[in-house]
Formats: sequence, C-alpha cells, structure tokens
Amino acid sequence: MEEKKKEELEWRRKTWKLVSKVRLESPLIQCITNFVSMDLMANTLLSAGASPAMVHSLEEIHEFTPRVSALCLNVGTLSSSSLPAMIAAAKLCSQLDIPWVLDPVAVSASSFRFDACVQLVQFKPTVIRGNASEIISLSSCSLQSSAASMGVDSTHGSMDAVEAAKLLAQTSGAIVAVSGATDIVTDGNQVVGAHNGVPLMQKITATGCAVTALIAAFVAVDKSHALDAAVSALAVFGVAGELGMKMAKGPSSLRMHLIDSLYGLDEATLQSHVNITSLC
Ligand SMILES: Nc1ncnc2c1ncn2[C@@H]1O[C@H](COP(=O)(O)OP(=O)(O)O)[C@@H](O)[C@H]1O
Ligand SMILES: Cc1ncsc1CCOP(=O)(O)O
Ligand SMILES: [Mg+2]
Repeated sequence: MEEKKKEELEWRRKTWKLVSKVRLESPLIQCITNFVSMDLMANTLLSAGASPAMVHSLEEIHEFTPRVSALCLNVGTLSSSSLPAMIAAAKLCSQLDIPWVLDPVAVSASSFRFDACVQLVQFKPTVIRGNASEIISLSSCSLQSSAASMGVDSTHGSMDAVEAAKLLAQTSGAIVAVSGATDIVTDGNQVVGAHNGVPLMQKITATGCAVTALIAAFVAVDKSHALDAAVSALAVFGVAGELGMKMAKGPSSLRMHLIDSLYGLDEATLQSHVNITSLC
C-alpha cells in the first residue's frame, strides 16, 4: 500500500480512537474563558462527551483545578480579575502535569492582553491554538508585528503562519495549532494539515474558542500524543461543520447543526470525511 494511503488510514484510526475515548472517559475540562464563547465551548465539550466546568474565580482554583483532566485558558474578555485566576490555574497544571491549552484571542489588541499571553506561555501550555494573525503576533514577541489585526478575526490565512507557528512551538515547547481553511499543527519540526471544515464556520462567533476547548478534551485523554490529539480535534470539529453545512441555512443554523453533528458522529461518517496530511 502506498505511503500516502497508509498515512490517511492511520489518521482515520487515530481520530476515531480519540472520539471514542472522550465519549468513554468524559474528561473534566475546566475553562477560564470569555463571556462570548462560554456557551458554545461548554456545549461543544458536552456534545463530544466531555464534561465542561467554567470555574473562574481565584478563590476556587487551588481546590478545583487539581481535579481536572485538562484546563482551557482563553483571553477573549480578559480582565484584571480573570488573569490572576488563569495564572494560578496554569501554574498548578504545570506543577501537576495536567495538560492545558491556551487560546490567545486578539492577542495584539492591547499590551495588557499581549503581556498576559506572554506571561501565561511561561507556564508551558501543552497546546496553543489561535488564528493566523494571533499566532504570527504571539510568535513575533512584539506587539508591533505586522499581524496586529483589528480584533478577534484573522487578517491572514493559516498558510501565512506556518513559520511563525514553528518558531512559537520551538520557543514555547508547546504544540502550536493555526486554524483556517487548512488547520496547521506543528511541534516546531513536523507540520500536519487538517483540511476539514467550511468557510461559514468563521461567521459563527466562538468557533475558534470552541475548537480550542475540544483540543483540551482530546489532549486530556491522550496527553503523551498532544500533536495527534490537536490535529484530530480540529479535523473532527471541521467534519461536524461539513455535516452541519448540509442542513444549515446560514450561520445560526450551522451553529445548531454543527453541535448536533458532533454529538451524533459515527465511525463510518467520520472516516469518510477526515482529511489529514503531512505538510512538511
Ligand atoms: N476558510 C475556512 N474553511 C474551512 N474551515 C474554516 C475556515 N476558516 C476557519 N475554519 C474553521 O473554523 C473554526 C474557527 O477557525 P478561525 O475562524 O480561524 O478561529 P477564530 O474564531 O479563533 O478566529 C476552525 O475549526 C477552523 O478550522
Ligand atoms: C467577539 C469576541 N470578543 C471577545 S472574545 C470574542 C469571541 C471570539 O471567538 P473566536 O475567537 O472563536 O472567534
Ligand atoms: Mg479566536
């Protein structure tokens, strides 16, 4: 069997195995996240079989965070009260070897947010997932980078961010995922592309946040293979978007059908849609 076909079959196997593991183990995923995406993140996790907990306050971190399977930090509506809780949670996960993922939403929007992301990266996230502009900004380590976008939406395509993602992975030690038409995932050396999803997903607010939460659930059940887990989560979320698109009339109904498709995903359907390739 030719190499490409073997790789394709291997990714199908890995991805379904992780979907099954999340459904079986129902990992507890703590999300300290933004007010916009809280609902979609929680429902994405629940539909995938995980157990979301949007536990935010600093006073609860020392008791709750040690009990979670993974942590998801998202700076979308960062504030002087949420940041200390994020730092405390990230520090605990780093000390207790609990996987955690970072979503640097609109990292270039302000120096407060940029500095917060740089500080959080010091606590060794397992995965960093952002759109292309966010990853280019964070990788450049300077707020004045060319990627300073106007807000949460990317002004770059994912393929523009491959080198920036590799550099960020090398300097941070994290797996770095760049979402877009092709989702790019790298450990700083290997680069894998997940080619699933539909453009209309960009018109639903919080789909990026939601897929970062799904990455946390997949990493929770296979933390020693974080790159594969991140690729699989991105592919699964993209397949749910493709299936939902067949029934949707616009972004609002796609949001609904995407969640339903994620909940009802079966092995045969997933395997006939998953499209993952090595990029370099
Ligand atoms: N052009 C596209 N084609 C297919 N899927 C896309 C496209 N753009 C984004 N997506 C998907 O939509 C989701 C959100 O990605 P994105 O919009 O890049 O993140 P963010 O919302 O953080 O900016 C991801 O699952 C991504 O794979
Ligand atoms: C609009 C907005 N503003 C602050 S967070 C947020 C949601 C961003 O979600 P995503 O990064 O998934 O588009
Ligand atoms: Mg985002």
